[in-house]
Amino acid sequence: MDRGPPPSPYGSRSRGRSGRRRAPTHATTRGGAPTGAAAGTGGTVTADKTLALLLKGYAWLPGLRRDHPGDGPLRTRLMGRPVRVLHGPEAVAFFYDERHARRHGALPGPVLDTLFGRGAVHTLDGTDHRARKTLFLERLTEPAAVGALAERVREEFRAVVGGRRGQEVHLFDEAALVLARAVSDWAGLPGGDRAATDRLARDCVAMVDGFATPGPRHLRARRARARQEELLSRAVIQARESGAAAADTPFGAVLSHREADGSLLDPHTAAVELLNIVRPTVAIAWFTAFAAHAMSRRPDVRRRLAQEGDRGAYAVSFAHEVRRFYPFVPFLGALAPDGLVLDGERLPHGTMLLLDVFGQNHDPELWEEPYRFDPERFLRAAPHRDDLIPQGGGPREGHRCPGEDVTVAVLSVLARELARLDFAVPDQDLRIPLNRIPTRPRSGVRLVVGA
Ligand code: HEM
Repeated sequence: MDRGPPPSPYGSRSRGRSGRRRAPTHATTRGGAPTGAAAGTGGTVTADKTLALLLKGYAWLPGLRRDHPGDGPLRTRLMGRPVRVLHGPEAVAFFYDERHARRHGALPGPVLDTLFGRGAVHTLDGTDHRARKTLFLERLTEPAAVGALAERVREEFRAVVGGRRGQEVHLFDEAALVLARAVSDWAGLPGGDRAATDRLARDCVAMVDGFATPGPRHLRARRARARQEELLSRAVIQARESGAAAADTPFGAVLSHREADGSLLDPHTAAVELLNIVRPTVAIAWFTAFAAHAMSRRPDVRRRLAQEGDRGAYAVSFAHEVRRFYPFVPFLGALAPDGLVLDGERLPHGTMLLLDVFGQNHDPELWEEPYRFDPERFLRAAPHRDDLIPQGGGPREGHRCPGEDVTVAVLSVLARELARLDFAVPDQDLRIPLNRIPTRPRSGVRLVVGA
């Protein structure tokens, strides 16, 4: 039985264990081939937990794991399906081995119609996935391209904030506009005037904000996606007809990308994948609001960021710690192929594997004092591939997020800009509710910029 959510890490500080980072000892999987070993001794929850997830949000899975401890994967049910919960770096490696986890058919329709789009790279497996993934890897991991996007973000941020001296700024909203303008320009999206780009920003925020919750937020998210897919599909058709797109931009790359069978992307799928570059870049607004939250709580961290030069390592460590500490992605899902054996158990048909992202990023077995915001931890040691998983794990060629370099570079730039800005934080509600997915500081972080 659930005993309520675990205490929020965003009100109190420093509840974790002290001491050095410990080696992970509790990974829950032993590989995909039948092992013949005794079934794992993970907790079992027989009731369907969909309602509990909707009510408890980020606190649901950590609470369930705490209340049903065991060595093996926790067994539960969601949306009528059997579920096994994976947790820990070894489990991450297991989850990202494509023999163990299928993406086709794993994501519910309401998530596809809001967050990712039908036919998105997230839903592909095998050679189809590998071919589509090159489109993203070639454009999003090249250091000069990443640096150029981060530089555009810096210029936009200075332009917006420079014009607002003496005024109050709603950081979350302004960051979304800054990011949308920068990424549209960088990606070579055709012809959007300022009003169209700002609309794109608001639509991208709506797609992320409404994917996980039934009701008006979800309807807004659906409308936002439908509108932007329509606009971008038309832009793709026009650019192909006129041959106008610059080949060296992400827009040009999407237009000329070839699938595993040699075909071009149809206009709708091209629009979906363009949005899979623009939307998550705009979503860095969530981390920007969290960064300001961290600076408001920790003036020492803000001072150090402000003092550091433009190439210093502290801002990068800060960006990693924001991604680790604050709640964004709660967990990831995939379907177990028929016959998969996990910890000695042959899984029932249609089992969903859930990778516990938020829980792992706060696991005291992996992180010294996990509830302490401490950018220094990443100065002492760079993050291990399968330990820090706010954007997925495993190798990049798998389903791991191809936008991690962009996220870290853009967030580092925005953190430095914010830290150097003369601003005050007026009285407001900065609490971060854990029962809302995705969450953010309630006020969106209002700042008064120095005159
Ligand atoms: C706001 C920060 C971001 C977060 C929290 C985030 C998180 C994630 C997560 C959790 C995944 C799924 C991994 C999986 O399915 O196993 C993912 C995949 C993906 N992300 Fe990100 N991401 C962010 C930024 C970005 C950026 C900036 C881009 C592009 C510019 C991007 C593009 C993608 C794409 C295309 C995929 C699909 C990869 C695949 O299925 O192979 N993301 N992201």
